Amino acid sequence: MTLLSKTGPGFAPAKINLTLHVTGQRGDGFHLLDSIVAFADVGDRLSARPAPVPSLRVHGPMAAGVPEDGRNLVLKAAAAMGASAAFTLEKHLPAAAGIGGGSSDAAAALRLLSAMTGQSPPDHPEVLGADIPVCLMARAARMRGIGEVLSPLALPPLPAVLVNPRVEVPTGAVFAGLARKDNAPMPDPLPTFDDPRQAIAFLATQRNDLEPPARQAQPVIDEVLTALRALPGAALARMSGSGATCFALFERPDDATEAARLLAAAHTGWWIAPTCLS
Ligand SMILES: C[C@](O)(CO)[C@H](O)COP(=O)(O)OP(=O)(O)OC[C@H]1O[C@@H](n2ccc(N)nc2=O)[C@H](O)[C@@H]1O
Ligand SMILES: Nc1ncnc2c1ncn2[C@@H]1O[C@H](COP(=O)(O)OP(=O)(O)OP(=O)(O)O)[C@@H](O)[C@H]1O
Repeated sequence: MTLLSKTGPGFAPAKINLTLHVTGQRGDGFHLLDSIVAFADVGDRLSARPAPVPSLRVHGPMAAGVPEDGRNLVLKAAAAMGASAAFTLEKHLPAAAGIGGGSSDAAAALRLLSAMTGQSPPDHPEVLGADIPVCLMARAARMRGIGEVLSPLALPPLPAVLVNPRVEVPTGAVFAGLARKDNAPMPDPLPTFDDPRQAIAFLATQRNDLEPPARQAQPVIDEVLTALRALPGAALARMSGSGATCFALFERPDDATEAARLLAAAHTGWWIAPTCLS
């Protein structure tokens, strides 16, 4: 299990798609989305110090396989700002996991460089990655367009357990496996939620359209969803983003903590994090 406190511009929280409706496709192949996005209190930590040449060192429990060269979104973000720094990334989130690990790291790099240089972040961060605009905002939002159209959303804090079965799922391949690309959007405006129970009741009527193609590519996602749904107090279980990370929502934080403990004892190979989404 992993637990971090949520503070500072270098904190790169996990992004969770509580809903993810695919409503169309642009001429360039990118898909139009309608998604409720929330952020966890688990995440990576990025630090930066001024340096004449950009560099990156990656360490931490999920560092294995994460590139330290120009392929890393942190260095791509620095190049997009035309700024330089020596970065250190403490990696806690699994990669290619549907929780925007790389995107959240890139957003943290933009925030840190902005504070360091006084420059604003780029006007179109979605060019670097569709999840980067919402990760730059790092608070609950309704996300539309390909990820660049954002409206802040008031969500009650939602106790949750995140689970990744440690299989990587490439985002592009999951979009390519969609049977339909013109699915219904969410209602507009969205309802307001006074407490977790109301929010969960609404979310249960919505969808993640990427779940069927991701489950087909990685059947272990079915196993994760079944295990989450069997946990005491779990009110809703669903996949985030293009997978394979899934989440269960609870009405009480203590239930999420206990559920994570039970699950970690039964599935030692899975990445499991109790958290609160907001
Ligand atoms: C699935 C989500 O995580 C939901 O929040 C995002 O839409 C994906 O965001 P991301 O990982 O930052 O995605 P990008 O790195 O920009 O794109 C990876 C690939 O996913 C596909 N892609 C991504 C976003 C989008 N709106 N439509 C797409 O079709 C494209 O094939 C693209 O080549
Ligand atoms: N800072 C980074 N952390 C992890 N992976 C990175 C990073 N920068 C680049 N990558 C590369 O990006 C790939 C996708 O990782 P990432 O964690 O961004 O995906 P994801 O969680 O599925 O994102 P999303 O939820 O936006 O679809 C990895 O396989 C890795 O090679």
